Amino acid sequence: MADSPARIEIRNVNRDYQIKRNASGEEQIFSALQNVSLTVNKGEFLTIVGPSGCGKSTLLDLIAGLALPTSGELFIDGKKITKPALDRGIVMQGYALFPWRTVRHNVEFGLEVKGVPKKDRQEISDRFLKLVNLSGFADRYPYELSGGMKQRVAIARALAYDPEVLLMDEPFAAVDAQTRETLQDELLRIWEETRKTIIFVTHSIDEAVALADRVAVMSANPGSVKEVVKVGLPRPRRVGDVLSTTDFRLVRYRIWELLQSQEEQLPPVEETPRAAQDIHLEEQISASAVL
Ligand SMILES: Nc1ncnc2c1ncn2[C@@H]1O[C@H](COP(=O)(O)OP(=O)(O)OP(=O)(O)O)[C@@H](O)[C@H]1O
Repeated sequence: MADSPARIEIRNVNRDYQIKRNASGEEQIFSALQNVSLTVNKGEFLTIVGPSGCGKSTLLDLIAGLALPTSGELFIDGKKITKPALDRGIVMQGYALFPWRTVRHNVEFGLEVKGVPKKDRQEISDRFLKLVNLSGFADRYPYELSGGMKQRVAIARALAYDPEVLLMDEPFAAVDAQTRETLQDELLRIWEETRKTIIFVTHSIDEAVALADRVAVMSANPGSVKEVVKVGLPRPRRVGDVLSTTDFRLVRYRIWELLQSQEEQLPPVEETPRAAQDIHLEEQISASAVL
């Protein structure tokens, strides 16, 4: 497996939950994920989109080792995933910073767990705070930061202990549109510098396409991977530069079509100023017709 390009391998995974359905508390089985198979290559940026409840977070939890599949197997570098470990860093929507720790001590948390000596920890946290443009904020506490800054601390913290894989669950959902685009560009720059494998869940088709090498489109009832769409936009990339390109619109339209054919539909145009201004369905359709 050492020479294999696969970093994460998901094989025939099913995940059931026991739920209470009626007043008598009788338990029933709910299938959240059914027969999911997916390979994510080393250094790849994979995004996952799908309707609410299709199992995106459940899949991320399984890769993180926070939950186990009911059947099937998941591997990282050929080793079976059975629990969380420092080879996988997690960045969630709600930042999950420790409020009692300064920015620096948040970033150093995983390094402390790893037993890295204090002097080395400081060097590493300096490096990652610089990477996320927060060098001047090392001694602040989370409550003294904006949402975008907190998210950057969370990214620095996840990267600092050098995981092979970064798992990101709607990390930019809680910030305004402008900050979101800044964070997307920073993440692209960090990814280009570090070449981590990134698995990124989002509700935004624009975000999914702008960031990814490939987009896994999931469907619900039961949760499964419907199709994996290759993006193929040039790298290095800046989000603002790709959103108005024909190639971007074609991939976006393909994903929108895949989601549209599902029961729970997403709106054709996202309510961000740029999307409203740049992405029109007619344009996408005529662009498809041209090729
Ligand atoms: N602990 C649990 N017990 C029972 N059902 C659960 C549990 N966790 C998740 N589910 C169900 O599993 C399905 C998948 O949930 P999950 O959170 O993975 O979806 P999602 O695609 O991430 O949704 P969203 O986009 O809304 O965040 C949902 O129908 C949810 O109700």
